[in-house]
Amino acid sequence: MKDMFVRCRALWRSSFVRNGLRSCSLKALCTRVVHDADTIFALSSGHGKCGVAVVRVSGPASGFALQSIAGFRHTLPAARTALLRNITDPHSQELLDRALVLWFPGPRSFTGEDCAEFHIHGGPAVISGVLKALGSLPGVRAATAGEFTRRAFLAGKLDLTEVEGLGDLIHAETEAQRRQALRQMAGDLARLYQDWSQHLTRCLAHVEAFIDFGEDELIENEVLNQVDHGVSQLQLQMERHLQDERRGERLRNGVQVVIAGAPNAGKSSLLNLLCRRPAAIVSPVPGTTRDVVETHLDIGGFPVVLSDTAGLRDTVDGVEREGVRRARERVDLSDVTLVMLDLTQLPKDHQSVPSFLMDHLRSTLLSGEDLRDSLQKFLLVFNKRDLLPQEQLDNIQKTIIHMEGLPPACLLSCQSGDGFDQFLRVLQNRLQTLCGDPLVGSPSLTQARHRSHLQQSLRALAQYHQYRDLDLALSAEGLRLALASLGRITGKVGPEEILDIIFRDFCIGK
Ligand SMILES: Nc1nc2c(ncn2[C@@H]2O[C@H](COP(=O)(O)OP(=O)(O)OP(=O)(O)O)[C@@H](O)[C@H]2O)c(=O)[nH]1
Ligand SMILES: [K+]
Ligand SMILES: [Mg+2]
Repeated sequence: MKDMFVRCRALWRSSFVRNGLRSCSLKALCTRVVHDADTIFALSSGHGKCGVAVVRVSGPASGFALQSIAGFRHTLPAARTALLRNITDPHSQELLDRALVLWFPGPRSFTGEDCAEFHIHGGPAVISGVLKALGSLPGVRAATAGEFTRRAFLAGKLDLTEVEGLGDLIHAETEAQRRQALRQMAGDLARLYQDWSQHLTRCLAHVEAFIDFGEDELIENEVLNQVDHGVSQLQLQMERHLQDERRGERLRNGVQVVIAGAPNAGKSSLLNLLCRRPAAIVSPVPGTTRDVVETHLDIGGFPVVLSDTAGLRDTVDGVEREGVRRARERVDLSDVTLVMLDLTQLPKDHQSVPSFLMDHLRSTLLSGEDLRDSLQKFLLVFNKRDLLPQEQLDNIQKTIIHMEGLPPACLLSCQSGDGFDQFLRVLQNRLQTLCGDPLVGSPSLTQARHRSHLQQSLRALAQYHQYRDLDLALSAEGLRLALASLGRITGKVGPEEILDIIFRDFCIGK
């Protein structure tokens, strides 16, 4: 507080304030600064040297900030029109840059407040000079991470799903992620959840009316039957939305692809080929890879978290055994397992290949009863085709194609690259199936947070049916709980902590 006063006085004393805010007494200036919400500023473009950097200001003193450093005396520029101005230090009047400035009077701005933007030259000295000048103004301070977006949310400009969409867009690394984030930011998911909330609100209103007036027979039983039907319909829609096999979440977080198989099959070689760099050590010694080696990749526009793992075998070496345990754990958690096999290790007699393969899968990878489930996420990769004559390869291929219940298979050579393009196509198709097309159909569920609120909402709707004929008041409470859970997704209902978690993920300046 004292600090603020000292800064106010210093500014007031400086020639600028005396000229620019002639009508403003020191007391009035202090009062304005203390009582209004803070005005915040930040570098909104990326860090490091660049052609143009954007500095954003939001809050009641934004106009004052423009006047103070962009040389407007008693006026402000026309709204949303770029102007080329000299940017000066408000105390020393030293020229800092010549830059474009924009004025966005609230409420028609990103945050709903008065905002200003400075499009300055992107050199570090220019940026720090402008930021320092803004920070020296009374009531103006540096923004914390996500503070601009938090203000936009509080002003009702975005709901929480749109905020999350915006966050995802900033972090999107692949095309499919960008498409999904843009769709969510545009409010597709928000509209879906809002429709459901409105629908539920109507149901609740009808039940409450029935509780209040039903006994006087002013409202017919038919009203309750309609509510029953409406609630059941909504349950169906929510269940369908939840049964998306985590498509949206997968696309947001990356598809977990794990390379597993016997030692020396060429797992690390495949990882290096996929990420086009020697990320994992390759050597003729079986048991080279011990720990999980993880890389993030963009394969055909889809985000992939690719893991190379230790060769699966029984061993007395404690470290290797831990590696094998970790490998199995990864396989269990994976969305796709690339089962790597060495073609030279297959039996010479191709008739016995099928039984060999099934035995191999069972002994190394399939830990339990759910054989079918595990097989579904497998993709067999037969490596080292460069070491076999074509005739033998043809025979193996024929045998595999005709084997029932076997996962899709590819033959390739990590050494020569033969068959790699075909393998990539198969993998891409699998990724496409797992992620879906974010632009087709109803918007996907993208966050575990949404899933858990929707599940709570569904449980509450079950309470409606459970008490429908026993106690209508409890039934109505079920609808109220369901509505509250939906409200938590969009941010209509919600404790401060949820907001903190969501906005924390934003960068400063957004
Ligand atoms: N001829 C040939 N050799 C290959 C091919 N792919 C890998 N290799 C060789 O096979 C050996 C083992 O390769 P790695 O990539 O280390 O195998 P890995 O499955 O990761 O082995 P571990 O980590 O020990 O389980 C190395 O000597 C590779 O050079 C291939 O397509 N053809
Ligand atoms: K090896
Ligand atoms: Mg390896």
